[in-house]
Amino acid sequence: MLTLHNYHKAYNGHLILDIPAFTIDSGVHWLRGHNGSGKSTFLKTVAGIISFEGDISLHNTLSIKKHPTDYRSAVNFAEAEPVFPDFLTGTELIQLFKSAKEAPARQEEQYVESMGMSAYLSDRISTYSSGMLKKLSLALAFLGRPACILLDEPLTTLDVESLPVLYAWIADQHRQEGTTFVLSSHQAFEGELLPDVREIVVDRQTLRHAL
Ligand SMILES: Nc1ncnc2c1ncn2[C@@H]1O[C@H](COP(=O)(O)OP(=O)(O)OP(=O)(O)O)[C@@H](O)[C@H]1O
Repeated sequence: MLTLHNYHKAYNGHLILDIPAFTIDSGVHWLRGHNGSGKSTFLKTVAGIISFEGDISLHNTLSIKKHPTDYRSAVNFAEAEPVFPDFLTGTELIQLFKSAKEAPARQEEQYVESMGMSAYLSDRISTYSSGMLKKLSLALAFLGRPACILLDEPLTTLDVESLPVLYAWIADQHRQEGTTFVLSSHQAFEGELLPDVREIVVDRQTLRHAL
């Protein structure tokens, strides 16, 4: 569960989001809003990548401001347009993330295999297409034992065959580990592949739960 307190985000004095109080319960959440409404900004602040005013806490115990290291190790994030060091291979990046996130041995294998990544992971990232990079970034976000996984525009550039695979990753992770997900998209969520998805709307510089 994520709790926001007096959350305020501006760029150069230009207000983007103002959220006095908001709670995201355990579950799978679909963050929706039009282009430029602040979805990526919100996810980056929750991931601890960019600064904001106020506080966010996980399970009402880990504050992003007071316990930044513990908070960040419990919250994983996949960017909408991932950028990684070009000179590394996918395998090297996976090992790096596994080490940083203290992931169980061989945890990545199920993701690599189900998303068909094994053929290219030994190549340098500079050679990847945007879809290949997207798959890698999604797999990285599942490594370790995160309490919360944030996926910004996870469907963009994914081929149609990979969509049900990603939904299965999410459903399994939530069911088995209780991980909370926040997925952003400017499209409404459609599909029976992911049960019990709740919608959060970014609207007029704040968040609200969809009715
Ligand atoms: N680094 C930045 N500096 C200044 N303004 C920014 C920066 N990043 C985003 N913005 C502005 O913040 C607002 C929200 O942008 P953001 O990328 O969070 O929206 P979004 O809802 O994710 O949009 P999209 O659906 O198009 O990806 C926009 O007006 C954007 O121009």
